[in-house]
Amino acid sequence: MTTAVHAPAHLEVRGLGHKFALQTILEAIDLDVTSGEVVALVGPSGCGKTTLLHLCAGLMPVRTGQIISSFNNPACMFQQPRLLPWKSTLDNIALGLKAAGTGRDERTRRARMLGLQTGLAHEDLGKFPHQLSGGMQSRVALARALAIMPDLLLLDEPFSALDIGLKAELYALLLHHLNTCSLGVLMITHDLMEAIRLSDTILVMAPSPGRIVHRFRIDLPAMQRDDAFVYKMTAELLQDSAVRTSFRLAPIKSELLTRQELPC
Ligand SMILES: Nc1ncnc2c1ncn2[C@@H]1O[C@H](COP(=O)(O)OP(=O)(O)OP(=O)(O)O)[C@@H](O)[C@H]1O
Repeated sequence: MTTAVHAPAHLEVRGLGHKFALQTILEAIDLDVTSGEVVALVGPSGCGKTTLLHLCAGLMPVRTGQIISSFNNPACMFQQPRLLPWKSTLDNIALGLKAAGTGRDERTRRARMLGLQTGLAHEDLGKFPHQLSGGMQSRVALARALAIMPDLLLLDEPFSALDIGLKAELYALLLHHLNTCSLGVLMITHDLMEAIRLSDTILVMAPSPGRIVHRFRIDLPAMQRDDAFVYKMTAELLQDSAVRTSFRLAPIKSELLTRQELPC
């Protein structure tokens, strides 16, 4: 008996551009995400990260360039949890399963398991969104995204509103899913440390128009990155002039000195 070996799924973005009215928001974007890979988009506010993610999610039509994807089951998680206020936590988590036609018993079982895995308590599962804190709502949103067993996750700053302990918990949960399900992930973050902790490739964007100005590859598997590695790598990236320019940070002193030393 032979076992079929599936080629890894792939998201391929080539020459992507986007305009809102006459304003060019994105220009010449090329990127790739393969199963099992986490790609982080970092860059200043307004450089077009969310627009890029929405184009990849198929939420907006592509007019310039192309996006080709062989992922079958993408899931999105946005900055706002976007829960349905009239549904319980459990039903919110199970929403995608219901849409996919999963029977009630099975979707309740899976939603309950994921709710508990994301750190919700049994009694939270019966509550409505307005009875949950912002952090709990984010857990529900993550559980809802994972419930459909996606092969691609598109994440728009999913952890930005969470405290440091909760972030660490959800990072661990996400990494566990990445390892066990070989998910592809394209995530937006403002947090360079978060990008270094979770991703294999970091794409640094600059604004006006939004474009990728630097690509970093981190070869050490995410599970093996400890705090010391993350701090060291963050410090290194913050020395990079493309990163500093993108985040509108002042040039480092040595660059200033070099400039002052230049002959007039
Ligand atoms: N629907 C829209 N119509 C017109 N302009 C828009 C629309 N959505 C976004 N923009 C503009 O496109 C630019 C990029 O916005 P986008 O939300 O993609 O940036 P971002 O990098 O994700 O920002 P942030 O990090 O603050 O979320 C901004 O100038 C924004 O004002």
